[in-house]
Amino acid sequence: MLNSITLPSPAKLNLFLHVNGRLANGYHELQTLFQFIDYSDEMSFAVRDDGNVCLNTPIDGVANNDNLIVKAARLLQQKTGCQKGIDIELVKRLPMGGGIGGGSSNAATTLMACNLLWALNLSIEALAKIGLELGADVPIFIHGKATFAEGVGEKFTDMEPPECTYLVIHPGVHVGTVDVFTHQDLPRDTPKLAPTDLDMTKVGNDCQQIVCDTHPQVEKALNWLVEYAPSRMTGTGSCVFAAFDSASHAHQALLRLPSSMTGFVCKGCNISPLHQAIKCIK
Ligand SMILES: C[C@](O)(CO)[C@H](O)COP(=O)(O)OP(=O)(O)OC[C@H]1O[C@@H](n2ccc(N)nc2=O)[C@H](O)[C@@H]1O
Ligand SMILES: Nc1ncnc2c1ncn2[C@@H]1O[C@H](COP(=O)(O)OP(=O)(O)OP(=O)(O)O)[C@@H](O)[C@H]1O
Repeated sequence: MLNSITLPSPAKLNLFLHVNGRLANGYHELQTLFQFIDYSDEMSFAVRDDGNVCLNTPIDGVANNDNLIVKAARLLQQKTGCQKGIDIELVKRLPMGGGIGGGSSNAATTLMACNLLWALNLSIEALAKIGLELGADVPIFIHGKATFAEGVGEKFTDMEPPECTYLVIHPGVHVGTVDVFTHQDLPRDTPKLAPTDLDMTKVGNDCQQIVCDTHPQVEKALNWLVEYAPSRMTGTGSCVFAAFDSASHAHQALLRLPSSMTGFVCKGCNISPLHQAIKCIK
């Protein structure tokens, strides 16, 4: 019986992001193409018999009770009546508030790990449904395949975009997702596409302009990156990315990055590194 496990908690990119409308509950209908990247937090889990959920590596500025990791484990206990607990250690590498989904990914990795260690045998679909209660981006990390997502981000049509080498830049600012979605100037009427009609040369990120207007550092990062390759923001920012023809060209560009920004080179993955790791265990 498996008692402990260490797993990656990868980031995602929104290769495009359209806002199609606003629902009565204030959430937005979106269309987006999600791809995972091989740049991850690392999470270790060990079963406890006393029922407690213990995150032993707190994140500065995030109370453990508000941490999506603790919330995910407790929600799973509540949904299943499971009496077991869990010790969790987190090595944080993903920039927070960067639009690469770190918190959502941590929640998804926690749900997947506890499902295994507590021998709950919930399906991916059941875990994704529980995950949606924690955030719109959690289901995709449980789904684990690059996908064209619709609805609030939970209806999936899987796709296989090229697994490019990306340079991802964090412009050094945090962008609040709520601030973007409540901004009066956010365009909310992009016509819906059929997934089969997706043409990557004709799509963009509907949140990008208002984030550039409110956070000039994001615009600066986009303008720096576009000297090398077409650049785009992921999610509601603040990270921006561009595809490079080789890892060495991406690393050469990274060496010239202005000191106000940080960045990393990674590769797109159409199967999440989390799912690749779990497959190796099973
Ligand atoms: C923009 C994306 O990153 C694209 O991948 C996600 O849709 C955001 O997902 P997330 O961070 O998991 O978002 P949540 O934690 O569920 O929601 C944060 C806030 O964003 C807004 N929100 C989020 C998702 C959505 N489809 N419509 C929204 O209007 C809501 O104001 C919500 O209160
Ligand atoms: N485990 C966690 N990791 C990171 N942030 C967390 C976590 N738990 C709660 N949070 C809160 O969530 C906020 C957003 O963090 P996150 O890194 O998920 O942003 P993001 O990449 O912009 O997310 P998204 O793309 O889903 O909007 C943080 O500022 C923090 O307050």
